[in-house]
Amino acid sequence: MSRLNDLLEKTLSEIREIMPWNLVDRMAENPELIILDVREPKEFETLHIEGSIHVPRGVLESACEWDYDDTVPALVTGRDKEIVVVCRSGRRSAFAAKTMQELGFTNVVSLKTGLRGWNDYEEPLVNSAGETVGEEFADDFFTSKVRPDQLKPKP
Ligand SMILES: O=S(=O)([O-])[S-]
Repeated sequence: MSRLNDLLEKTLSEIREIMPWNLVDRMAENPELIILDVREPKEFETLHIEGSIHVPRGVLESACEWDYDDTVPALVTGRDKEIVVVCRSGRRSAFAAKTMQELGFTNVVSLKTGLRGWNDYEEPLVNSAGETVGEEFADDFFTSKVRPDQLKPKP
């Protein structure tokens, strides 16, 4: 049986990742670049990279095909476009990039360290009103809030 970390390790061996500073370069070099944010709606509303497309991980597969309520034309027609998938820390985006590869996307990568690393690298994030979000606010937002009952019980 695979656990999350096993699955993640296997997935990471099958996809490509880029670092936040590489994404800065790619944004400057490729105006066609698609940044795809696969976090949950509340997370995206709170902060995201300006200009990124939002498709929650849960509807990613149907967003990539015609004829669904979740269809995102830019994705369906973007199978050969450069796509950088982002999430909070780089796990969900890795799984999403792997799925997209299997769906025929030829140039998809995952942002290693996620938006958390992007913020640590002092790159800008905006909220759903388009206002810049403070670095400290973002830092706090990205901090894990695991409750005691979610921690692995001690033997
Ligand atoms: O978005 S995540 O990498 O924290 S699961």
